Amino acid sequence: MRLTGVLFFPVTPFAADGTVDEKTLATHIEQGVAAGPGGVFVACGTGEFHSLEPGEYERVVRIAVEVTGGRVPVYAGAGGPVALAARFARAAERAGADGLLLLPPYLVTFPPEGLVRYVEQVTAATRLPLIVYQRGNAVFTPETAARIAALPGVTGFKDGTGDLDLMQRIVLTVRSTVGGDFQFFNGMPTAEMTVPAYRAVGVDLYSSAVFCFAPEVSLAFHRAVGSGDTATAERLLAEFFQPLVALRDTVPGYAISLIKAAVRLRGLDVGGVRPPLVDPSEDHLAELQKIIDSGLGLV
Ligand SMILES: O=C([O-])C(=O)C[C@H](O)[C@@H](O)C(=O)[O-]
Repeated sequence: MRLTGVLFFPVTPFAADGTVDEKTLATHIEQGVAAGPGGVFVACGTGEFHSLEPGEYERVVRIAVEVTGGRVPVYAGAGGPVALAARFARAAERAGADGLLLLPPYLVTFPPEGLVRYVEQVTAATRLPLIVYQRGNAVFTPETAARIAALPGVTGFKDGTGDLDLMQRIVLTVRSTVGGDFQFFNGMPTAEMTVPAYRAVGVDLYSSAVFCFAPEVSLAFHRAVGSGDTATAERLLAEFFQPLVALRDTVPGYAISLIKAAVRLRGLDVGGVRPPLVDPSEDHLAELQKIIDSGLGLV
């Protein structure tokens, strides 16, 4: 199953008592899918996968699958301790997901060889296709990336390190090994900012957290890039994405908290983030509102 278009990474709404707000999750996903993404990636980084227990996770994935109703593929995050990653993978399969995004294991450091075994064990636990996320402590060499790309369950490789020299070598090595249908993704925080650079090394697909709260802007950018309208793409980058990234970079974790706050500012009460993330301050919310208004004014 080849993915195309803008990839929607929904937030996970929490109610005032801290539990998952399932009704609001369904509304958020319905609104997103109606706007026309190429796929839904639920309970991933933006969806605060790191904060969900397996029971909550399975419900979240099931809701995403039910609401999406086959209109586009639904991928679910999985990761953490290898035994738990396998358990999440099986839960996503039960919930009807079409695939998995394998997030990095936490806390430990390890060589690329260990990462190959981690991927092998998770992919052996499920029939679902797996996109492997290179980010944080999970960094491959071109050779180990080619080895996991050759595993029957692995269909894609996503990069969030921003190391374009490494990514270029991975793309060339993997393409010469597995060729064909294998897909690469730009998974940088606020990925639009680096879309032109990733396209230059052969990576066209990207995840869009901005799609959660401003699908109009996210889609306009995607259209501009796809049609070669560099002037529009650069204007959106300069006047919307760049100020957003500047605000994002003021506080660690804002890549997620600002997205959630922006969904609230656009009228859907998805609640705050779970610790250790923190919600934006009042000043930052006011700044975020201005950025949203300016982005919507551009499309
Ligand atoms: O797991 C995730 O949420 C991501 O892959 C990261 C975001 O969607 C990222 O690309 C972004 O912030 O636009």
